[in-house]
This record gives sequence, structure tokens and C-alpha cells, in this order.
Amino acid sequence: MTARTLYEKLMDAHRVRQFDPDTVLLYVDLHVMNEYTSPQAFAGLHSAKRRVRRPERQLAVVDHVNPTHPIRSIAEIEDAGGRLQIETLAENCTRHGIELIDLFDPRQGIEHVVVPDLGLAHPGMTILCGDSHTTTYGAFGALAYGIGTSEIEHILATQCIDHTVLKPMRVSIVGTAGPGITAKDIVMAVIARIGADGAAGHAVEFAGEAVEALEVEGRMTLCNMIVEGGARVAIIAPDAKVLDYIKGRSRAPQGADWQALVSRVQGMRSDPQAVFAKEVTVDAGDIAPLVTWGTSPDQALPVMSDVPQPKTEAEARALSYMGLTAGQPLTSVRIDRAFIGSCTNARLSDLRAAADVLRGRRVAEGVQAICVPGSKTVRAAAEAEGLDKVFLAAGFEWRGSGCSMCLAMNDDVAKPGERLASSTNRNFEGRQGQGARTHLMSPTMVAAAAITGHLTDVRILGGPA
Ligand SMILES: CC(C)[C@H](C(=O)O)[C@@H](O)C(=O)O
Ligand code: SF4
Repeated sequence: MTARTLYEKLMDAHRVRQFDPDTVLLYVDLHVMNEYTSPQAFAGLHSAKRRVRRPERQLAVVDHVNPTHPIRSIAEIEDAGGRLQIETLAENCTRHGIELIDLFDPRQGIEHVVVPDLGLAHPGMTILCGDSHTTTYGAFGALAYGIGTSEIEHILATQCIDHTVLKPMRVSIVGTAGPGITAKDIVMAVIARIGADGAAGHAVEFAGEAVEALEVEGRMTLCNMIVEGGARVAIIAPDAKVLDYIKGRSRAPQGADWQALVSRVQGMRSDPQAVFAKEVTVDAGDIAPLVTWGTSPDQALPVMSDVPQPKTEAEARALSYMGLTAGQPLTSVRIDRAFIGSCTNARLSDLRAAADVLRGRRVAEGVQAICVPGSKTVRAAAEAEGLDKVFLAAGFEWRGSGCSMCLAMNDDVAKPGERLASSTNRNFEGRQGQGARTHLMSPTMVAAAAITGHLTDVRILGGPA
């Protein structure tokens, strides 16, 4: 038998039909939906008079448009469009018997945080969702990616997806990351190396000792953000850490199902002879804390660098949008806001790491800082450890959960010209508010910038004050 990559093995295991060498019909184990991308798909389903084929294989979560300040009812949401999206999702779920985690559910949060919180992402599954960062579940050894409206409708009706076969690509992170270097720095370094389309058309498998050394939440950060390097799928061979992470969560497999999962995991890796269409190797030891200076996630440099001379018109435009001058040290760039949140970096380990930087320190004068835990489950776990007190004592706001200022499609919007240190994954023009300027970085780097008021190498601050 020919050697296969993990991606190819998971495709084989879910193949319902092979249409041609490039297109395969795959069975979908779990389909996740949000209020923002599902309404049109349900509308299509209804006009075709079709039913949901497997309601028990769907999960819906409210996350994109909701506010993160406390409200008592949906009626309090000022934006009529957002209110309608949330109400429509609820109606559709009731009509079709789909489980909904609504805004007032104690498990609510960003969908890609909620699914792992519940223990619903397992090695070997196919997980699809109308959201590009669905690749997050690759950290569990699942074949997972984001889809569009017509595909959502197709899954609702058939529980299958037409999958365009991708080229396998391996990104090996070798060596050992230095102190203060996080999974976010690693993935930003990869994207800076390969470019924003470097992994386009590829299923990226992360491998290497620095990936094995990461905890599961760090691996989620890798698989989540590599989408900004163009990857359609991201995957990591599951190991004992993954099983430990799932074990005991409310929706983790039990009894014989658990045993079956444990024994299946053994074979879930690429064969040693498997062929990758593209290989990239990055030495973790060479990675410094990164920040973006431009308006594309690949426009990133170590924080101790100077703002670069623009080499293209796009780079010149990015600098002008960002209000930066070539040659100025990145650490001289002052910020107005600090945002710790998003499906990339708002899990418990992210909040712990940021709290370690904030402990005993205060947010700089004039900086508005907010922390939006990725889910209410994460929020409660953080509060049980007293992390909320650390954030509040430092001058951060401690919010409810949702996408929030990651994409500013809700009440959390930065003002024109405001500059943000942000633990998110996209720094496109206007992403966090019209005219707002985003610098992407790790949550500990956001904490450091919040304290000093400018982009800062967190390693200089060191541990708690
Ligand atoms: C709104 C949604 C379609 C979008 C995505 O697919 O990624 C959003 O989550 C984002 O991060 O830009
Ligand atoms: S947190 Fe940001 S990246 Fe993640 S799903 Fe929400 S908007 Fe998209």
C-alpha cells in the first residue's frame, strides 16, 4: 500500500464517493454553525423543502454579533441585524431539533473555543463549519475546515461535503523555542516566512519537536492561524496530550467509545514514507516575539526590529494606513487599545500567561484594555483561579464571551485612527473598526504593550512585577 499522509488517511476513512481525482464526497462527523453564516443556508434548505438529515450531528453557537457587556435579553441588542441573526438561528434550531448554545447558556463562547471546551473534537473526525478558522480542530488530529453557505446547506441536507483534494504540505518546527516564545510567535513566524498565500491549496501538517512540546491549546493556535498563510486544512498527529485534554470533558466519549478512540489514535500519523508536495522547516530557536507592522498577517517582524522600508506599493499603502514611518523602531509605536481575545488566543492557558505579565502591574495611562475570554467556560475557569482579579487590578476590563473586537461586527469596535495591540489573527484594513490600526501579537505581548503603552518585547518585562 502506498504511504499516506494523515490528511489522506482521514480523507480515505470518510470517503463516501470519489467523483474524480480531485473531488471526493466526505461524510461529516460534526457540523458546527454560528448565527452569522447559517441563516441563508437554512433559507435555501427550506425553499428546497428539505429536512436536516442528521440533527444530532449539528451544533449551533452564538458568537459573532453578540455584545460582550452584560445584557438580560436579546431585545437589548441594539443592532437590529445582529438581533435578527441570533433569533433566526434559535428558530432554525428549534424547527430542526438542533442543539443550540445561545447567548445565555453558561457554555457560550466563540464556536472554536466551545467545541474543544466540551470535548467534542476528537482525533480522526471530520468537522466542518461555516467559518474559516475551523482548522483549529486540526490540533486534535481532526480533518476540519471552513465552508461557505451553499456547503452548509449541503451538509444540513446530506451530512456530506464535496471536498476538493488538497496538496499535503508539512511545516516542521524543529529545535526548542526560547523563553517567552509562544505558539502565536511560531505561527506568525511561519506565515511571515511563507507569505499570506504560501499554503494556498494545501493541507498543512505541523510536525517537529517544538510542535510535540506544545500543549494542545498552543497547537490550536497554530492550526487556527495558519489559515492566514492560506492553508485550507491544518492538522497535527494526535498524541497522549490530546487524549488527556479531551478526557473528562462533558461530551468526551465514554466507556467502550473512549477505549476505541484511544486505540485508533495509535495509527493516526503520516507514514514515514508519505510524500508532501511542499516542505517548510523553521527552527524554533530562531524565533523572537513577533508583531505585525502592516495590514496583512504576513507583514510581521521581531518586535526589536525597525519598521521596514516598503518594497512594494502594497507595503507602502500598508505603512500609510498604519501611520508608521520606515526606520522607526517598532518599540516606539504607541498604542491606544489592548485586546486579549479571539479563537486564536483566548483560552485558559493564554489568559494565565497574560495574567503572569500583568500581575502587580498597571495598564499605561490612556490605554483602554479589554480581555474577552474565549468562552464562558474559560471565563469561569479563569475566575476560579483568580485571574479576573489580576486583569481587573491591572486596569483591564473583564468581559463576557464572543468574537468581540476580533472583527468588530458587534458593539466592540475601535475608532478611526486608534491603534491596537491585539491577540487576534487578522490585521486587515478596518478589521477592528473603520480606520483602526491592528498590530497582531501573542497575548503576553499584548499584556506587555498594555503596561508600557507601546509595542514591547515581553522578555524585557520578565515575569510578574
Ligand atoms: C464571519 C466569518 C465568516 C469569518 C470567517 O469565516 O473567518 C470570521 O470568523 C472571521 O474571522 O473573519
Ligand atoms: S474570534 Fe475572530 S477569527 Fe475567531 S471566529 Fe470569531 S471573528 Fe473569526
